[in-house]
Amino acid sequence: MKHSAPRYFALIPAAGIGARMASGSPKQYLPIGAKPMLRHTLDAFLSSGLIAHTYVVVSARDEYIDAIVPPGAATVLRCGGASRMESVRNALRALEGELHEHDWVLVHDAARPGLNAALIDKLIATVGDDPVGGLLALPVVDTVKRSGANATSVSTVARDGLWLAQTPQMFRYKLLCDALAAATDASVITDDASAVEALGLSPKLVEGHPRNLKVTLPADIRIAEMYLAAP
Ligand SMILES: Nc1ccn([C@@H]2O[C@H](COP(=O)(O)OP(=O)(O)OP(=O)(O)O)[C@@H](O)[C@H]2O)c(=O)n1
Ligand SMILES: C[C@](O)(CO)[C@H](O)COP(=O)(O)O
Repeated sequence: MKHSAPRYFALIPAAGIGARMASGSPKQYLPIGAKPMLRHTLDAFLSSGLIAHTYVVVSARDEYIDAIVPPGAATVLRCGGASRMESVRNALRALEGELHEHDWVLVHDAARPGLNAALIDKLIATVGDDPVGGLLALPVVDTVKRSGANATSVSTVARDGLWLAQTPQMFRYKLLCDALAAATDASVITDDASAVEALGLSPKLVEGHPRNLKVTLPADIRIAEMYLAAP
């Protein structure tokens, strides 16, 4: 049976409040160099020749997004939820009928503006037609401690086989819908891959890059600026 060419769609959860950033506006709209953080993230997908279309999930009351997304560059879904998991799940439901079950969905944090077309293309090429999917991640290079009371180190966690998950995390539309539909606890399902793992499946780990850090704390802004200033 002739298989049609795979289609790849980006889904950017951008409905958070950035509490840990403690800034006056949601962190995804803070400037990183000359552009707002979310615009850097969006531009990464627009610069990849492999992405058919990009969707951005924001809260229903978002008052910033319309000034960020150029007309026609992406589709804004005003269905953000109380957690990242719910925002992604709401968006997937909103796309029912628009995406086919075998379409690939690359879910990527708005808060990771250092993504570039090379990393997107590497993830897509490495995952290929894997029956599950995959995600960018970084192998742990530091010694990992388990803390006890009063910020003391009570043990060292063996780091071999430990990776720090990044995004995009890419799965076929139906699998991702089914995984998130089965997910119950947003405090446990903090990324899309964990919902897929809960089905007993093992997504591919594809080495990402430190430039693809999640901008979470105030000090992360400068780091992101340094990566985004370099060609
Ligand atoms: N209800 C939520 C919470 C988070 N996100 C998005 O998920 C990504 C990763 O989440 P995180 O870095 O935790 O962002 P915030 O939740 O905004 O940060 P904080 O936890 O500090 O409030 C971000 O792009 C964020 O906008 C979302 O779409 N909907
Ligand atoms: C999805 C993620 O970026 C993978 O590391 C991470 O789980 C997001 O966590 P957050 O607490 O929503 O920032």
